[in-house]
Amino acid sequence: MSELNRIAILGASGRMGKYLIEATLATPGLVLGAAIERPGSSLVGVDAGDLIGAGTQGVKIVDNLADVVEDFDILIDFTRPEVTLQALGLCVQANKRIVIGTTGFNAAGLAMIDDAALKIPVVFAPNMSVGVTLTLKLLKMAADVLNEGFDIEVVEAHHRHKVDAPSGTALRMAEVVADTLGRDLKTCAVYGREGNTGERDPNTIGFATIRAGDIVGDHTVMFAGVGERVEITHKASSRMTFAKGAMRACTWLACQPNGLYDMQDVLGLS
Ligand SMILES: NC(=O)C1=CN([C@@H]2O[C@H](COP(=O)(O)OP(=O)(O)OC[C@H]3O[C@@H](n4cnc5c(N)ncnc54)[C@H](O)[C@@H]3O)[C@@H](O)[C@H]2O)C=CC1
Ligand SMILES: O=C(O)C1=N[C@H](C(=O)O)C[C@H](O)C1
Repeated sequence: MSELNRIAILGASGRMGKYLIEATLATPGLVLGAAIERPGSSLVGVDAGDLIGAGTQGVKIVDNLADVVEDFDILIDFTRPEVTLQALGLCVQANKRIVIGTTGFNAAGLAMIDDAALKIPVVFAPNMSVGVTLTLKLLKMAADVLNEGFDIEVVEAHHRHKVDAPSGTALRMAEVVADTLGRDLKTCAVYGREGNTGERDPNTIGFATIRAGDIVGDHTVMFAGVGERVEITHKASSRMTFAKGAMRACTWLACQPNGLYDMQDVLGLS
């Protein structure tokens, strides 16, 4: 077992943050070292264990990552891109490892993550579930076979609080399909349709986004031909699924050299 087992959770009281605290406490070999929330949060000063009803753990939520930099080896980040990028700078400075689950980065943000991974080990995945990681493999297989005469559409549904669209997972699924077909997602993506759109361009990959209620996260990639249709669907019904994936990522990352990794690497599917 690696000695690099102290975990810090950025965004500790968020929808994911609370599951990440629970999963860290429940994972053999991992220790909760720190919990961080945004400045101004009413939960700063509250014990992370008390926050989730797991009993006092002696880890108070703080509002500044720099204050707890000596207390962790691996940072788990499920926040917002601007928060992630600031934390990433600190991880590079302090030589800490990071698992990034946050989605919604622009090209500049993605380049910063690439750059940081030259200096520290980074796992970056828009979806940490085993099911979605497998689904990416299935999509490659489907696109290899259904490579002509099939229209590709990605449909995703999430809860009403989600702030980015399409989801990071939907984008990654479409990237896998586009790469397999030799297309560039930047030029072939169609993000929603309205009005007199004309007939569908067969070279496009379409996206449809639903935001409603408390949907944890549903993704379907449709390969629609004439006379038949293949749909590959993943539905998450608990955020603990993602949190457990993040734990596997931490345990795996503790033993890796500098580099950028995803969940396929973590699960040995790459
Ligand atoms: N990769 C994956 O498997 C998954 C990724 N996500 C992504 O994770 C991100 C977070 O999702 P949710 O937990 O639903 O959002 P959320 O809004 O519930 O949680 C974000 C938390 O970050 C906190 N925060 C904001 N600024 C901060 C700062 N400066 N320092 C520390 N904490 C700060 C917020 O107060 C909030 O508690 C999203 O980008 C989402 O798409 C969500 C689920 C699974
Ligand atoms: O915001 C969420 O909730 C989720 N976000 C991720 C994404 O954008 O793909 C993963 C998951 O679907 C839940």
